Amino acid sequence: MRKKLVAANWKLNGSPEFVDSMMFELAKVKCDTVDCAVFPPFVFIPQVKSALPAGWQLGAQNVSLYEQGAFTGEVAADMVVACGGSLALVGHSERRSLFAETDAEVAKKVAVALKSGMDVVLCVGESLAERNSDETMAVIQRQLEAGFSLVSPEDVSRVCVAYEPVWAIGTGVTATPEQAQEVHHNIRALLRVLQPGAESAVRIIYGGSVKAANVSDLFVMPDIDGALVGGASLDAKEFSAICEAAR
Ligand SMILES: O=C[C@H](O)COP(=O)(O)O
Repeated sequence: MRKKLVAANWKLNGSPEFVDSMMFELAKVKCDTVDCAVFPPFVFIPQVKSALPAGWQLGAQNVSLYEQGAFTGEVAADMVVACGGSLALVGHSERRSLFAETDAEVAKKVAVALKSGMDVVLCVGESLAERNSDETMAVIQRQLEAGFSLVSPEDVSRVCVAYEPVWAIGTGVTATPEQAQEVHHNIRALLRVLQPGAESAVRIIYGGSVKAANVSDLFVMPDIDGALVGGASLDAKEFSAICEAAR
């Protein structure tokens, strides 16, 4: 049985005061039968680390594909680890679409994050136009093959896949549990081809307008192993309720 993972992606939100109050609230959430994680903006990683409740994991929303050197504005995976991070979010659709991140760059980021000792949450998902033209699984297959292309067989289970249909992110329109389950099931079949055994070892979490009100219906689906939560993770009560639903 795969343990569920519920992760908060704060995106470009937060302040020192927000971190303080969120850590106070999240300390009330029990991370025992569920893994809980938070992805703050880079600059808040040390502050979050210093107040992180027991059992919580801390991650970065992105890492550089470079490890060191003259790359102004970049943050290396090793630096995140040195500040207490243990998870890297890679290939989020906002990175792919707004910052033109390519599949090849995503592949390098996955590799460099794993090399640094972090586990990875690899995001995949189709746009509305791609879904409407029946390209959902072709897009996801391309993203998955690229994302795992530099991962050695023994590291495959250190990667969690986040299925995030682009049309459901921040729109209030979540995929139905059946739509999400169908794609998660198909992702498992693709993982089996990539590496036999990966289909049962790799967690596949769902992201896209997840809220306390809709998450229980998603979590009962057999191939949904958790949630990557954006907007609702900025509300401590809402996010705590999502974690509780996963338990
Ligand atoms: O990383 C989180 C996802 O992009 C989902 O964001 P959302 O919950 O605001 O739709």
